Amino acid sequence: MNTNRTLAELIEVIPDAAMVVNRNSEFVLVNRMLVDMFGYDKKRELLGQNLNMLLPEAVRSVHQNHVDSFFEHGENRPMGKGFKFVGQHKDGSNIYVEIMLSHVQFDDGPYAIAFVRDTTSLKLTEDKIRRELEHERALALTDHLTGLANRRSFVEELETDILELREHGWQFAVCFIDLDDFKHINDTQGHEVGDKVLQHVASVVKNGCRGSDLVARVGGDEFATIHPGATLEDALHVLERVRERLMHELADHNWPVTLSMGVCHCGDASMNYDVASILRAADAAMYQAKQQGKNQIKVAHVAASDSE
Ligand SMILES: Nc1nc2c(ncn2[C@@H]2O[C@H](COP(=O)(O)OP(=O)(O)OP(=O)(O)O)[C@@H](O)[C@H]2O)c(=O)[nH]1
Repeated sequence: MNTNRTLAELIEVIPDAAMVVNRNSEFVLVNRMLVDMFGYDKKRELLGQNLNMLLPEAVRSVHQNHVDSFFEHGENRPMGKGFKFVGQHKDGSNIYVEIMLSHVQFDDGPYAIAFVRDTTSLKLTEDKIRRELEHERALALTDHLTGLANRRSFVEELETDILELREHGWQFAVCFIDLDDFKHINDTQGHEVGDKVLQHVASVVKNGCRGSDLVARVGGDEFATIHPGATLEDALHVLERVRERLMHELADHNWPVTLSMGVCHCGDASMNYDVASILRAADAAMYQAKQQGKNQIKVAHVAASDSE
């Protein structure tokens, strides 16, 4: 029996693209489906050539190492447990493939036979679904009016910061911000102007904070910030600057709105901080700022009864 010929006939009738290569990665046999899959016309364009021609430039130099190690001690890779690979079509585009690999022994030595499945459309569909999920998640965590993080995102970040303080002693400060007399803007200048004020406040608070700080809109005219790594003084310095800047800018726009802020600092890793106790403390401080005349910052301490 002429084994090569029998194999050549066999790989023409199977439903996958297939190739047989020698130790030097040269094509010894290829079927029609493989030729078509990679955009070639004739089998002879591939036969005798190095299989690198079906790979993107970037991986060519290392591919012979994979072939060598397969010939040395590689195990067969059956259907469903194959390698995922990026191939290169003749037109230069990428083809995502799964490759099932097997050793095959001919009279003149060992060869490898590979069955190749085009998984490009599956990969593109998976990528699209992943992008859509990421987009959905980003939307679910974003405040639509201002583009800031929303309350849910703020709470998630706060939970992370509480954990980091507990595990690594990484301090942070939290601030609650409520606009003063904002209702008056809506009532006298209209809701659309009110929206503009909220957007302006959002951008000034965001620009006034450090890049690593989180700025969120957590309610109608309520914002909140988290300042990871900050001392109380650091946070107060940033927030005082934001308060002053906004007071002047909003007045310049004829928007008589100011900010009341409540800040609390979490820096004791032995304290049993939780989201609720921190929010309560910051909210209480903000309330105190309102009661004592608005347009100011008050500091609160998280209740001692929350400590372990
Ligand atoms: N334009 C606009 N207004 C909003 C939005 N969400 C909430 N509001 C309004 O924000 C106002 C918030 O109410 P308050 O906090 O009681 O009003 P305030 O005048 O700031 O009162 P103080 O906080 O005591 O100074 C209400 O009039 C809401 O209708 C929004 O997305 N756009």
